[in-house]
Amino acid sequence: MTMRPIHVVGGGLAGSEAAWQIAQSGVPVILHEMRPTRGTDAHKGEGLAELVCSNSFRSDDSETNAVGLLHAEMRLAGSLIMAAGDKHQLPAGSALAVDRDGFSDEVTARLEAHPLVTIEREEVSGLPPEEWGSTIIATGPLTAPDLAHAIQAETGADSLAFFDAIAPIVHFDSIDMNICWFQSRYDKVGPGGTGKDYINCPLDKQQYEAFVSALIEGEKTGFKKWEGTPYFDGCLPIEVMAERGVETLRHGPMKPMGLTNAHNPTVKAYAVVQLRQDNALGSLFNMVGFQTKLKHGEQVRIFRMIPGLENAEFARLGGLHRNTYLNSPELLDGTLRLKSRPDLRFAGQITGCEGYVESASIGLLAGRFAAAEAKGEMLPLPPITTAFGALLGHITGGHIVSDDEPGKRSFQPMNVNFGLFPTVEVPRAEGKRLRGKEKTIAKKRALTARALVDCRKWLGHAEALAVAAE
Ligand SMILES: Cc1cc2nc3c(=O)[nH]c(=O)nc-3n(C[C@H](O)[C@H](O)[C@H](O)COP(=O)(O)OP(=O)(O)OC[C@H]3O[C@@H](n4cnc5c(N)ncnc54)[C@H](O)[C@@H]3O)c2cc1C
Repeated sequence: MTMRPIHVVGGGLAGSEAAWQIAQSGVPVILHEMRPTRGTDAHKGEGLAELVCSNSFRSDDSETNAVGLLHAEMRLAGSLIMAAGDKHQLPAGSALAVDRDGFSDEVTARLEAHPLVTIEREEVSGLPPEEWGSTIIATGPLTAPDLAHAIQAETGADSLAFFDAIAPIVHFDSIDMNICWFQSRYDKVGPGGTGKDYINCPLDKQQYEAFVSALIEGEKTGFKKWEGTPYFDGCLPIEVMAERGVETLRHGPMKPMGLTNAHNPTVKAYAVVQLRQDNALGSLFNMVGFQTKLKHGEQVRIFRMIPGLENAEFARLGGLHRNTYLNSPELLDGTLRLKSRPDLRFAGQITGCEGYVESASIGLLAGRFAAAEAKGEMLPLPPITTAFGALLGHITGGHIVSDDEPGKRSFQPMNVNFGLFPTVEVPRAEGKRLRGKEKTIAKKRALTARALVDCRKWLGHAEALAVAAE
């Protein structure tokens, strides 16, 4: 019996990986890539999986780094992107940097040579027709406008964003709760709240003024010419608000009203920074209203001036970019299918992950889910304890939608990071509890060891199904 092909739209990091996983599982695939017929503002060539900016896949340390762990899981799952990256690796210390041309040529050649892969160089300018059957859309942050508008028409105007406005996210266990306290403004409970939903960091007048000066003086990144300047009311970068006058932030995201310092109730804070829970696990908190174009190093330096955040570890730093991405937790089911049209799956950065490796990994999962479905199999979700499962969980459900910023604005793209994983017992050393840096490293090692065991089990399950189907 000949199998119907699965269609993949977009031959970037995610689409190339998805096509490879589908073909490797024995299902034919048609990959539609619009380049060279039509380009994007960032892609320069016609090769598949083109790296549009840096040539780094970031850390390759699978023991103490979350993206390194994702590399390891992808290698276990037979990733094309990782195989081509490893083959074209350049010296870069503990990072995996690649020769971008060799890498893209390798991905293109291996897909072109695969007997189950057909590559069509054409723009898909509307929503893929239902006659195509199972289709994966992996058209990335610069999805061509006609398709983007068709997706928007299907999902609703607020469901597809064209810019991200990202506020930094902090690991809860790095916040000093001897200085900060939990309280919602005016103790308002609100729907689903407790009256203690925010972490508050108090600043006195001197600290506030020094902080505002640092924001104004801090080094910023510019917008690319083709991005425009996407500022809109209610979403100004924190440093742009600071430039409007020293009092602006005190009347905006840093207003101290309705809050009483639990550690010092008789002293009113001059200004307050609020952080709100970002994931269901309660391990990550985002800095409310702190979207920013400050350079990453500057963000760490300046935001650690905030009392209680002196030792803050950031799961994600802030930014504003041109980026097409869905409100995935609302729109997609657990296996990345559009709830309103389950024949369509999404993969890559358009789902709300961030980065080359993360995008490729979501392509890998979408490809495996689609191939299993085509063969009449049920592929279980990767465990939340794995990097695959943690990232998928963020996209399809882990994020908490807040009432004051509902919908797409509260769901923002994310790199893989340890805050997305369920907590793990930190092993003792010679019967003693570890502290400080030693404890942090031991915890990371325990998380990654657990992840790799669970990932192997999950892949074993996937392989067992494939054998049973033969
Ligand atoms: C300017 C810029 C710089 C970046 N720098 C970095 C960085 O340094 N490091 C990092 O990790 N991440 C970076 N990113 C994020 C990076 O783009 C993504 O992480 C990654 O490339 C996304 O993978 P993807 O497969 O989702 O999309 P892409 O890799 O962009 O692939 C999408 C593909 O779909 C094609 N396509 C689009 N619309 C259509 C259509 N209608 N029909 C057919 N084909 C279509 C495109 O031509 C493209 O080949 C950057 C993003 C941008 C925009």
